[in-house]
Order: sequence, then structure tokens, then C-alpha cells
Amino acid sequence: MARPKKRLEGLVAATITPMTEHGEINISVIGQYVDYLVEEQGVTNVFVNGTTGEGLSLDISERQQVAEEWVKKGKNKLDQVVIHVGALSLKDSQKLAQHAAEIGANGIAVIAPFFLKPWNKDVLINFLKEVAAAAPTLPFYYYHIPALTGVKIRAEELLVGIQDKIPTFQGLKFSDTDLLDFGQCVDQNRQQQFTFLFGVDEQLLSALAMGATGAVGSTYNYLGKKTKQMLEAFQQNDFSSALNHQFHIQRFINFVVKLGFGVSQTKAIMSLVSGIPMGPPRLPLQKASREFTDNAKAKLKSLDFLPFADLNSGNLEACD
Ligand SMILES: CC(=O)N[C@H](C=O)[C@@H](O)[C@H](O)[C@H](O)CO
Ligand SMILES: CC(=O)C(=O)O
Repeated sequence: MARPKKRLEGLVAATITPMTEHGEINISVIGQYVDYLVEEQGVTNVFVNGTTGEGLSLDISERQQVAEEWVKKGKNKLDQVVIHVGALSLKDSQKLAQHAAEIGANGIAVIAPFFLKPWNKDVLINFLKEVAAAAPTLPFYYYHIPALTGVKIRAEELLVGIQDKIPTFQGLKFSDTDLLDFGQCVDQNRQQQFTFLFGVDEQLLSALAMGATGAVGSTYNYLGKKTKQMLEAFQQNDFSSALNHQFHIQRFINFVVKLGFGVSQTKAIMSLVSGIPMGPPRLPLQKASREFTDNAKAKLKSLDFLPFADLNSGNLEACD
């Protein structure tokens, strides 16, 4: 049974796919991006080509190039590079899974197909199984994100007996706010040593209390260091400090959510904070507005989330 040498733990940054002003993928900055995550944020795991990475908006060749560059540049720097290989076409998904194995990625993850949808747990497992089988040496994660896929099959039900069908099944990336479902995934699988990665950054502390073993999220790109402080406080049973950290993070996320927050805004914020040009998103997404970026920047400053005031003011290319 394929198992990672080391379990995937702690924070995993859901990577942005950098793009040029003309909308082409810009893999030339990924080396710099790796160094930023490791050195400035202390984040050493990445989740590539997912929601934040606009994975479903890239073509197969672009997804492969991006994945390859993360593995290449992450060598000896990152602990784990997990590639999201979900697609509407089973064939595409299998191609990407096989490619992820060939390039030496540490795992693959798959969302439920979201146009013609699986209507029950068994059908979904059959789909996932066919993808997993294309990369029989790689740990497999199911990426549960019902709000975006529209596939609302409960994760807890999906996990029942899943390793009999998918021997490489390693865990779950749970991007939903249903903590009953999440808690029961953990509770019913205590013997399995599964990896439970939570994906709603503003609620991570609640999920840690429910048994999350790690977290994948967009905000760990630029709030990784801060979130690690929360994880450390939690591990030391200092719940009051952990809660203060979570509230501090929530103040920022709550602020941007009210302005309208998604992948485009994440690209703009990350360009601003890291100084690495992430570029605009691809259609159907639209660039974040200048107004959004100015407001987000002021909030980051007032919450003390910007290491150097105005250092990166030349990097607002992601805005209008
Ligand atoms: C829908 C979506 O993109 N979710 C991200 C990952 O699962 C999160 O990291 C959110 O961006 C974050 O929790 C802010 O709401
Ligand atoms: C946030 C997340 O996990 C993703 O971008 O896929």
C-alpha cells in the first residue's frame, strides 16, 4: 500500500498559478515562490492546481507544466507537493495522475466531477478509484468541496470501506463548514491513520478541536507564519492563545469576505504581500479592483500582517 514516507502534516499552501499580464501561465516565478513560502511563511507543503491554482481553468499541458515546476523547484526545500488532478473527463484525470507519479509528486487529490455528477457514494468511489489506479504508487486524497462541485455526498459516508476500493487512499481535504460530517470522518476512522486536512481557514481552530491533522488553504500563502503560531499554541494546549490567533486571522478574512473574496483577490493580496507578481486570474475570473487591494492592504497593515510597510508597493500589477 502506498504511504508517504512522512505523513502530510501541518500547513499546506494552496498555490496560486502565476500568470503573465497576457494570461499565460508564468512558471518562471515558481522558484521564488517556493523560497518565499519556506523562508518567509515557514510553509513547506503545497497543494498545486486546486481551486486557488485555477486548476480547472488550465489546459492539461499547462497543469502538467505547473506541477512539474513545483516538484522541480521544491526539491530539497519542500516536504510534500500534492497535485490536484481532478477533471470532468476521467481520461484527463488519469493522464494527470500518471504524470504526477512520473514527475515524483508526493500525492494526488481529486474533486468530484461536477457537470455530469455522481449521484451516490458508490458511483463517486468508482470514479475516484479509476483515477487513483492510474497512479498506484501515490497517496490519494479526496478533495471534498461541495459548495463548488455541487456534489453533496457526505464525506463520512464516502469513507466507509474506502480503502477496500482505493488501496492508496490516504485522507481527505475537507473544504466545508459541516463540522458534524468532519468530526464523524475522524471519529469513525481512528484506526486508519488517515490524514484529515481542513480547508476553511477562518474556522481551522474548530477543526483542530475535531481532530484535523493539518490544513490546506489559500491564506497560508501569506498568513502561514501567523497560522503556525495558532497551531503551536493549540499543540501546547494553550487554547486561549490559539483562540486569540484565530480571531486575529478572522478579522482579516471577515473584512475581505465582506468586500468580495475569492481567487482573484487572493492573487492580488499575495502579489502585494510577497512582492512576487502573480498576475491576473484567467476568465471567467476577473482581476481584483484597485479599491479592493488598497483596502486589503490597509487592513493587513493595521492587523500587523504586513512585514514591511510599502515594501511591495511596486507590485500592484494584479489590480486595475
Ligand atoms: C473556496 C476556497 O477557495 N477555499 C479555500 C480552500 O479550500 C480557503 O482557503 C478559503 O480561501 C479561505 O478559507 C477563505 O475563505
Ligand atoms: C484552497 C484550496 O485548498 C484550493 O485552492 O484547492
